[in-house]
Amino acid sequence: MTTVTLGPEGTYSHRAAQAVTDDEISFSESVTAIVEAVADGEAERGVVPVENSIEGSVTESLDAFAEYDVAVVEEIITPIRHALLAQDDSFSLVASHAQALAQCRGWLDEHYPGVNVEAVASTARGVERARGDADIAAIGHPENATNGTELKVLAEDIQDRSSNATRFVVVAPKSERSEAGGKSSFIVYPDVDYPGLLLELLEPFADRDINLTRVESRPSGERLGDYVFHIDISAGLYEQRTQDALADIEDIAGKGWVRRLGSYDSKTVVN
Ligand SMILES: O=C(O)C(=O)Cc1ccccc1
Repeated sequence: MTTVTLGPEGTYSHRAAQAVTDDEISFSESVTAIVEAVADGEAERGVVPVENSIEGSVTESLDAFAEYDVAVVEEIITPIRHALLAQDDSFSLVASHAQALAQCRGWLDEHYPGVNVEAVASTARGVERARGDADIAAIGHPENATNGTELKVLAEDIQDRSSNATRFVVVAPKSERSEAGGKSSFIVYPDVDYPGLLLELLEPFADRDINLTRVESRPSGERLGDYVFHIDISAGLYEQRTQDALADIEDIAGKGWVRRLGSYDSKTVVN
C-alpha cells in the first residue's frame, strides 16, 4: 500500500505517516497534490495536516477535501515541538513551512527581532535550504539535524506554546469510506442563504445530543460571502441519530450538497 505525504523526508507529516504505516511512503510537494493523488487512485493513502492548536486550520487541506471526493479513515494527533536548525548562529533568514513560522512567531520576535522569514513548501524543505546555505536557518523537528548533516540544533522547544499540537488525517479513496468510528466529518454547501441558516444547520446535532468538535467556514470560491461548512462530530455515521441529523441537513442544504467524509478513530502519537 502506498502512502503519500508532504515531503521531503523529515516533515511532521512524514513522521505522522510513519506512525500509521510500515509500508512504502512517497512524498509530494503540496497537500492539494496529495489529496488529488488519492482521489485519482495514484496512491492508496494520503496523510495531511488539518489543524493546529496555535494557528488553526490548514485551509489548503479543507479546500482540497471540498474539491476532491476522498474519505477520511483515521485521525492522528501529535504534539509538535519545533527546533531552530542551522550551520551556526550567523544566519540572516529563517525558512520553514508557514504554519511552523507562525507557531514560533513570538519566540523569533524575542530572540531574533526583525529576522527575515521565508515560507517554503515544508519544514524539511527549509532544512534542505539550511543544509546548503549557512545564511539560512530552518524550523523543524530536531532529528533533522542528526542524520549526518552539518546542521546544529541552536534551540529546542521554540513553539510559542508548549502544548502545541497538530491534527493530521489519513485520506483514502472514497470507496473506503467507513461508517464505524467515534468521530465523523462532513462538508455542507447549502444553495440557500437566509438569517439563521447556520443555526439551522447545527440544530439537528444539538437536538440529538451530538457534540460538534469543529465547525469551520471556508469561502466557496464562487463569490464573496458564499461559504462551505466543514463540520466534525463525535459520533459515528453508523449511529441512527447521526443519520437522522444528516437527513435534516440534506433538507436544509436544498439543491446544494452534503459530503460525508466518513467515520474514523483518533490516535495520539508522540514522535
Ligand atoms: O512542513 C511540515 O513538516 C508539515 O508536515 C506541515 C506542518 C508544519 C508545521 C506543523 C505541523 C505540520
